[in-house]
Amino acid sequence: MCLSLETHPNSLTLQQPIYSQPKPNLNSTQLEDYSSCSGNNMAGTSPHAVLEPLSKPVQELVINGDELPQRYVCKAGDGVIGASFPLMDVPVIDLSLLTSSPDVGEAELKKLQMALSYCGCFQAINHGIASSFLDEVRGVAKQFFALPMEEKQKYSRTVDDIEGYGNDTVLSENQTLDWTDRLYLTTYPEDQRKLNLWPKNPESFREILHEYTGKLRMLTEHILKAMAKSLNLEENCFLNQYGERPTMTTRFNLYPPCPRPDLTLGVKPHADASAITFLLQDKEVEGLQVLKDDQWFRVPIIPHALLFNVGDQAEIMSNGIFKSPTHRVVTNSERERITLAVFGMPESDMEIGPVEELINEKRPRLYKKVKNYVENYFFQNYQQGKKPITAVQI
Ligand SMILES: O=C(O)CCC(=O)C(=O)O
Ligand SMILES: [Fe+2]
Repeated sequence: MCLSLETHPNSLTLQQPIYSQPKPNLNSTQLEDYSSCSGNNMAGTSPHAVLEPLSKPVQELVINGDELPQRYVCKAGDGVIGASFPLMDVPVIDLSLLTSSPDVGEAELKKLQMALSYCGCFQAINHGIASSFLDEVRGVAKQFFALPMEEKQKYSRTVDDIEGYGNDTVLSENQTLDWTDRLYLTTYPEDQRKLNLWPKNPESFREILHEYTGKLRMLTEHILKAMAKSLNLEENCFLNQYGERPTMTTRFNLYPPCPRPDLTLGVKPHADASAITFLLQDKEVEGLQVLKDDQWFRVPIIPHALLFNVGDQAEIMSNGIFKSPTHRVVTNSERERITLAVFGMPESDMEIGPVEELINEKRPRLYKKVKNYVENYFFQNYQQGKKPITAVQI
């Protein structure tokens, strides 16, 4: 949307959103209830035609020692919250093997295919990004969030945009907010970068983000080809749907210690709107959980691995063979957690859909062809409390 607001976001008069609150869908197991999720905790989305107030950074609530505001208390439909769920045996894939000798390569491709069909994610090792560089990436994220609030607020998002520093987009009075502060930036195509929102402090921030996401672009190509090969498809069949100017967005997530981790979520249950997501987890503090067969599992930390997950758009392209996992983030009362999620997806004008070779009598077409999934399907359905991908199911 094209509202231009010169005023500092925090000085705007709060306006009531124009959305009516979606009715909670309390049937089923309630674990995948997206009804209180409305916010911007979804990959690559931009709420348009919405003017919404901004809420205080969570970090500020912590510094002021405020009691947990009601807006952060999850509703019954969000399922049991806690950190005592079993660990998931997330498959570990050695990316260097995917293109190695036929035998080894075949075995690793099979593992990849099983991982993405079973839980929709894997821990990527031997990805070619030096551990010391990953530490630098974590370092700039930590330094940014440690800056004084006035400095961070130079990069604040405006009420009409999800890019920049801030937290949940507030869309309705009853919305449960996520216990997280974020810095969300478009990184590709390069000419769509809003450099005014890219921190100058720490000094190396911009260069490191540019370099890191450049490396992930190369990995994207490598993995999308392997995903195709793992299904015996021509290696470019997913890449061809990406177009010339694919989008890559980056979200730095800070989860400050939370006074009531039993009542609050860092990010409520969602699946990513992207095609693929790379998550650089905190090296020491766990928090991510994945839903599998109606049960939450903790995702283990492998310090120098990248956690890769399928997003809705790759589930669509693979005709539902690869699963876009529902996941959430829990908080803890002791330590802050910082992660970096990078979302990759096709150019928004490209029509995407299930690869024809994956449609047959045994496996009929599951999804429609769609353009700009994020803007046309994901956001509005998420807001209405629906699981977005079901809107493009046939
Ligand atoms: O911080 C995490 O562990 C996951 C964040 C996430 O799911 C997201 O940003 O979409
Ligand atoms: Fe996510």
